[in-house]
Amino acid sequence: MPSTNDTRVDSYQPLVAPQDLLAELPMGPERSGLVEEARAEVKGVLDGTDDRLVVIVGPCSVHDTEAALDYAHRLKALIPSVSGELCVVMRVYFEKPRTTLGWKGLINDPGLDGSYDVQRGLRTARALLLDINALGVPAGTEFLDPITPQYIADAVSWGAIGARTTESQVHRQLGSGLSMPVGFKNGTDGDVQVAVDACGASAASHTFFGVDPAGAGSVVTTSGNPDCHLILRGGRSGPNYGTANVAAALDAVGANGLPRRLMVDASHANSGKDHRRQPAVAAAVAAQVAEGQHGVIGVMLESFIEEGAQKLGAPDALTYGQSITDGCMGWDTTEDVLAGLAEAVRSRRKSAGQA
Ligand SMILES: O=C[C@H](O)[C@H](O)COP(=O)(O)O
Ligand SMILES: C=C(OP(=O)(O)O)C(=O)O
Repeated sequence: MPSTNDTRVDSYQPLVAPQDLLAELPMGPERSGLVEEARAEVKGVLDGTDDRLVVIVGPCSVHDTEAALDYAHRLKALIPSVSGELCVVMRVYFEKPRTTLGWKGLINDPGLDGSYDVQRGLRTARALLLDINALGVPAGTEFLDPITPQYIADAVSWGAIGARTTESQVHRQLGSGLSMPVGFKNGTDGDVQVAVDACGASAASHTFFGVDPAGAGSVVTTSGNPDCHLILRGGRSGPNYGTANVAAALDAVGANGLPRRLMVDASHANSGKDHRRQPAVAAAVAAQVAEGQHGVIGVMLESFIEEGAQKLGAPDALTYGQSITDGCMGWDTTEDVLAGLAEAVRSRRKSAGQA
């Protein structure tokens, strides 16, 4: 009998059960407390009970845990100077959705060399999240593979669904079951409605295929996630962070019966993927905030220790603290941008007579 099954699958390897990795690398009460608190703070900003801005800031992707932790230490030192105005969450991205082909992130290939040691990737990612949380710095990440959250989501305070997956039912279902607030990016073509639809879809209960904590294939039923929001990241049609774009997007959100709130990504198509343009984008968004725009609840920034990006070559020849995916702002610029965003919140308070 010819086999018609799995004709293009080369191998299967057993995967550690989520509950075993969680037991090996437990959160503990202090980290869990931080995550609970950070999620509540982000939700407070989303709901308008907290008038700060959520700022998701950090490298485009983590490829070197030492440099990521170094960055987290810098952020920890900076946070007290802006925490009255900004709810800062470190961008800790382990999964990269590629336009065509390329390195798919630390979980998929922690060796950066095509060895695809996914078990090590999961362990390394979780260990880093634990270290960052232990510093008192909350973490945000993009969820790309629908199984990954079982291994790391308990250590994540804010989640994203990316531009390439916002329209995917699988990812909307996933969002409906995630325990943290979740941002949906507009599509890569600039279509905002797909992300608005995603927020509405994720707010509902869903039943779908997944894995349980023991790693068994399961039918999963979720209760729905009311803490979703749109993220404007620009698109092939151009940037969408301007005043008119923001107003139109808020109207689209409102017309769908959702809370009028959105985050602006200063990177990606909003900066033409040029990290040097992120400060100007952030400044334009800050100006809208300062002028009293309460619909903007947050900003995303791609930032690392060294500015720019480098090509992924031999792992031991890489420049320390520089992105191997999208270009990032360097640390000094990041400090200035965060100070500008904090100043915008103070101005908004002043104009509302709250200062
Ligand atoms: O943020 C990262 C990238 O913009 C995204 O993963 C796509 O990258 P690529 O176009 O280099 O594949
Ligand atoms: C892939 C990303 O962004 P986008 O989905 O907007 O392209 C990202 O933020 O890493």
